Amino acid sequence: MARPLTVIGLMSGTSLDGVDAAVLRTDGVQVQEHGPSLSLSYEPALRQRARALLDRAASLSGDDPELRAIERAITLRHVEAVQSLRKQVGAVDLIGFHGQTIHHAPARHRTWQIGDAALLSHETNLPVVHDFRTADVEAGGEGAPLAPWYHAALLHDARRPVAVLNIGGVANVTFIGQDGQIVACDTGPGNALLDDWAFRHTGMACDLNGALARAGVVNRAVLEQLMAAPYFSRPAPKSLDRLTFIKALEAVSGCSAPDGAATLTAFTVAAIACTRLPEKPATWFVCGGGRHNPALMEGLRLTLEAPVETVENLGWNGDALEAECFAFLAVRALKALPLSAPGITGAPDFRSGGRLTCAGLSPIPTWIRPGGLDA
Ligand SMILES: Nc1ncnc2c1ncn2[C@@H]1O[C@H](COP(=O)(O)OP(=O)(O)OP(=O)(O)O)[C@@H](O)[C@H]1O
Ligand SMILES: CC(=O)N[C@H]1[C@@H]2OC[C@@H](O2)[C@@H](O)[C@@H]1O[C@H](C)C(=O)O
Repeated sequence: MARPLTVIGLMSGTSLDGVDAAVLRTDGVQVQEHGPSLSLSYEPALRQRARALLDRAASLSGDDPELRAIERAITLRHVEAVQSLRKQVGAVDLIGFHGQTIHHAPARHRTWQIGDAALLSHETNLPVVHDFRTADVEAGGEGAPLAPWYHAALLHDARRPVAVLNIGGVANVTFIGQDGQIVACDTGPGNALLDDWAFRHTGMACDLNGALARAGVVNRAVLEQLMAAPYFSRPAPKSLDRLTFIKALEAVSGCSAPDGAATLTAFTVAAIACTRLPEKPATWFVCGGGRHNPALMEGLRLTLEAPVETVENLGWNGDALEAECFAFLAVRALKALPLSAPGITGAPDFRSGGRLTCAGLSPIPTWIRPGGLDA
């Protein structure tokens, strides 16, 4: 077996709440060791600027000054996360840097994650693998979700069929059948619409502990209207932009703040429940920030007709999983192992992806050269 690397994975998710960072020791096939993790939030003002940027992202040029300023601020927060983890673990070989998705349109072969990999490499003196999704969408894939590679590596001895459900800004599922078949897709909204609604009505960044939703009543007519979107009858693979269902906020605009929150929470749950899977999972294991929302978890338990647990019951850390995932995928990218597969992202064949930046390194270490990792 090739030497495992100590990698810091970094994820800035669609909730725009901050950077999740985690250390993983891995050879890109198996996980040798889980290290420490942390989350660094963005200042509310930066979060709001990033949120406003998403509304313009489809027509934005790469040299837009506001985009560049946000990209730099976000990257420097990632630098802080890396330096803080390094104090805890010592030597690190590599960074897997997802960046912040500001636009995702796989039908137009476009996906855009901002983040200055060269600056990150320069500030940390570490090699950085980034831009994980472009090769896949250019080949005709969905570009997301990529987490199934990591979930499958961790789930090797779990009871099947099993589902891992990530409820971030957008929600996505990885299903593994009894025969090992993987089905994965974005299910629909996660917390993003609810975050926007809560911010509009309470000034809070999210519906903390589901308090607003729990005080409200689901508007069934609106929910039915939302669930009529063609996305929900499409089979996997399929993926979403954070803004795909943004019109849901207009649909609930006539509701009181609690009823709107209850309806948006029910929308996330209904979208998950209607996802077409080949078999009913024996258990749904939930990760991502949504598992901290009791209204969401309660809705899932009532609707899914199967046990719903958090990934902590598998011994995983549900707040660090995506960051760990991009540490894992960074090593896969470096070894030219697949990040795309027809059954996962819908790419026409198995192919690798990601790009390597060594802007901060001179000389470049020998292990990073082609074939060096397996030597
Ligand atoms: N106690 C809580 N009550 C309600 N919601 C919560 C709570 N804690 C976290 N959340 C929700 O979780 C979100 C953050 O989740 P997470 O960190 O998984 O998102 P992300 O990494 O941005 O998402 P993605 O998977 O889309 O990349 C917050 O924006 C909030 O909506
Ligand atoms: C384009 C993009 O950034 N997609 C994210 C987002 O956040 C959740 C969901 O939508 C998922 O598809 C993906 O992230 C995870 C890590 C993935 O690729 O598996």
